[in-house]
Amino acid sequence: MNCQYDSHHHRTQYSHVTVKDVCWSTDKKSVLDKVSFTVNKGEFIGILGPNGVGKSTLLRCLYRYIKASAGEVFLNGHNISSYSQAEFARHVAVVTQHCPTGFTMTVRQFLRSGLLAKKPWWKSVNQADETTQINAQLNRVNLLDKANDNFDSLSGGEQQRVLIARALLQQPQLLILDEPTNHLDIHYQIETLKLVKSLGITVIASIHDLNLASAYCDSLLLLHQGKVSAFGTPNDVLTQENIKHVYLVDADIYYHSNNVYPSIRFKFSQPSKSLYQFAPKPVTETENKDENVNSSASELKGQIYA
Ligand SMILES: Nc1ncnc2c1ncn2[C@@H]1O[C@H](COP(=O)(O)OP(=O)(O)OP(=O)(O)O)[C@@H](O)[C@H]1O
Repeated sequence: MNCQYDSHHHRTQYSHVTVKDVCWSTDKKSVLDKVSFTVNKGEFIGILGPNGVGKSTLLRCLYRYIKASAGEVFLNGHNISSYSQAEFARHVAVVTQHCPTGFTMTVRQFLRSGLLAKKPWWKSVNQADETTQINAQLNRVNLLDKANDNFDSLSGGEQQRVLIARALLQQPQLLILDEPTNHLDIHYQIETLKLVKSLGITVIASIHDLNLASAYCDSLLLLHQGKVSAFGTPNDVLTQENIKHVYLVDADIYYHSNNVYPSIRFKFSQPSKSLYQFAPKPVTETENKDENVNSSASELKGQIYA
């Protein structure tokens, strides 16, 4: 990847998306605090960080679901608030974590509704064209054989792949994915990220799995307490120190065969001995003789040992 970082996490060349000092807060707390980064055209960037750090909130600011309380987001050099809704929808497609439920549509009907939503009203529908486009996208996510199944009858992972296919029908320049690998087994996690990487469009995705993010993303943004903790290549970001600082977990970094990206081996700590001191002690005969202890002890006994 050919890109340059300056000291403020900005890159100057070919910037497709520029996020500048974005803040977002609720009445009670600040969630995002001056988040800045840029994404080059065609780049796949992973947003990392612990639960609740603000990944979804950041993505929502980028796809205009919410408005940043301060700061700006630029797409192709223009502030995203200057785009009309139709223009913005032509550029940006989104797949969020929450699958719509209660559908009585087949997969094909669902995808067709996505195409219709994008089509200007004055254009007529060419059915053959439409079918070709839908089939191509379903094939891409390996779900052509489910085209006539009810969307609701699919597994969570299959539904997720249909949502990706629907987003791709929009032919977006920028695809935003909120935890695209959620619900997927390891095979489809890999397939999905390979697919996303092969699209050749700009992708911004929140990802929990650090190894997958390392293997497939060009750049990573690591959030910590609402701020950018690290931004750069997987090599720059996925260091022992950063992982310990943000996730409070010890890890070894190593390189599999000839891979250029780092792999992470976590050290799974075990509960320390001091935690065992809270385990209930078995009730002794003498304790059982005491009336007061007796009732609570047998309650406890019933709960714990039943
Ligand atoms: N509309 C809202 N009102 C109040 N608090 C909110 C709202 N949206 C987000 N938050 C809070 O902002 C914080 C960040 O939430 P967000 O969903 O962005 O985190 P995340 O990094 O995506 O988490 P996860 O990894 O668990 O999906 C959380 O503490 C959340 O409760």
